[in-house]
Amino acid sequence: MDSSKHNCTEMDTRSNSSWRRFFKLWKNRSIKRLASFPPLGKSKGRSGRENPEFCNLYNFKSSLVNFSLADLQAATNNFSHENLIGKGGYAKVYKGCLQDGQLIAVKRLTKGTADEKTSGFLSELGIIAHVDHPNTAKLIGCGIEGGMHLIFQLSPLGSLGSLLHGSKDNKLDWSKRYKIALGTADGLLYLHESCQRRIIHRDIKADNILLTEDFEPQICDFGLAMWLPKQWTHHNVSKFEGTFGYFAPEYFMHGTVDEKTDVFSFGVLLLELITGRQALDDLQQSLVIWAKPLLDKDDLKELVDPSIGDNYDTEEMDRMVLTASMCIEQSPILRPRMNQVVILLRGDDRVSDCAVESPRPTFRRTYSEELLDIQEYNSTKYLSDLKQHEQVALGC
Ligand SMILES: Nc1ncnc2c1ncn2[C@@H]1O[C@H](COP(=O)(O)OP(=O)(O)OP(=O)(O)O)[C@@H](O)[C@H]1O
Repeated sequence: MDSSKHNCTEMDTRSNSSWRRFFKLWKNRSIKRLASFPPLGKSKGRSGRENPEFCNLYNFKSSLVNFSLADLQAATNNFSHENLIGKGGYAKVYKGCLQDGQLIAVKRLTKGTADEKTSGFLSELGIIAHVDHPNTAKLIGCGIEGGMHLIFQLSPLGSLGSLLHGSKDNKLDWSKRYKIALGTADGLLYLHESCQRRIIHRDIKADNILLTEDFEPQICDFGLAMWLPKQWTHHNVSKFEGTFGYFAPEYFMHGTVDEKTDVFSFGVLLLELITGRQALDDLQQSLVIWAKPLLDKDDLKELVDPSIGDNYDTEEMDRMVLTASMCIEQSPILRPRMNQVVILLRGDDRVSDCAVESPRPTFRRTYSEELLDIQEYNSTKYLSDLKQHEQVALGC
């Protein structure tokens, strides 16, 4: 018997059954409309409501503070090492306190030449300044004296990555993990479908999810994010950027960027929340490759983070596991869109307006869907493809 055919059929059956469960939820239960998170241009009390573009521009100009270097030095104790709270590939982030007592995070761009820093700064600013949602990082202002700086509200608990994979005694309980999954899904849905432009984040990962003191997640780091014009199905990039362990296969293979590449990364994030494991461990082993066979067998005992044990809500866990396995499907067409993810994760009763009143068509096929639809995949090929690409990419 042709084993690849066998695997392919198995995978089809599994996908079909996942989708059948989804459509059952979608059709059979009532979808309540909540006054959710309106797109920026529709917010109440803002002038220029009739003209969202103008409204955006107006808000952008009126609300952002321009900080001098002296302001930032005073706030951060002259960018002292003690105030350093984060370090990414592109920036150092310092904790600070303004004269009025407000706590801030100052992101100082560090990578590249002066021109590269300027273009990175403008690109991130251009996106984040127009993003306004409870589950995205809050930009307060910027400063261009003595370097390129973006100033955010401080997220007191730091990043999900540091909480989940940092201290051993500070493990997140299940209800917090579930809350973080839901909030992040809402934030990503907003970026994809509800804000002024269609935004692909391109670097969804645990380190880029900040947490407020009540564990509300906020998506941060829009350094790689891009606006996709509505009429474009996708964008192809030639420069390989982002974080290993979170890349969708079509990004590896073709540099294709669209909503479904973010959905894949979100699926990896869900796996991190479920398993407590890193997307790539110290031995560079991929979480997706480790988890895939366990997801296929629905082996919760092996999957679930030992620090959680049995202390979880079974229905919530089932929904998280189902959603994770759909989001990391090899073929983008089998992955749900974010408005479907929100429905899957919540069950059905608290579906936000974003899911129901998307300004863009819900089931639009993306380029990556078209591309991979014509290719035959099976579970074994998927895992070996992923392994091979990661080996090439990591040079091991
Ligand atoms: N507003 C904030 N409040 C608290 N901590 C923050 C804030 N913004 C960033 N950080 C911390 O700084 C880290 C790095 O920030 P950020 O991801 O924006 O930098 P980066 O250099 O663009 O990172 P990457 O290498 O992922 O692109 C975050 O993971 C987080 O720990």
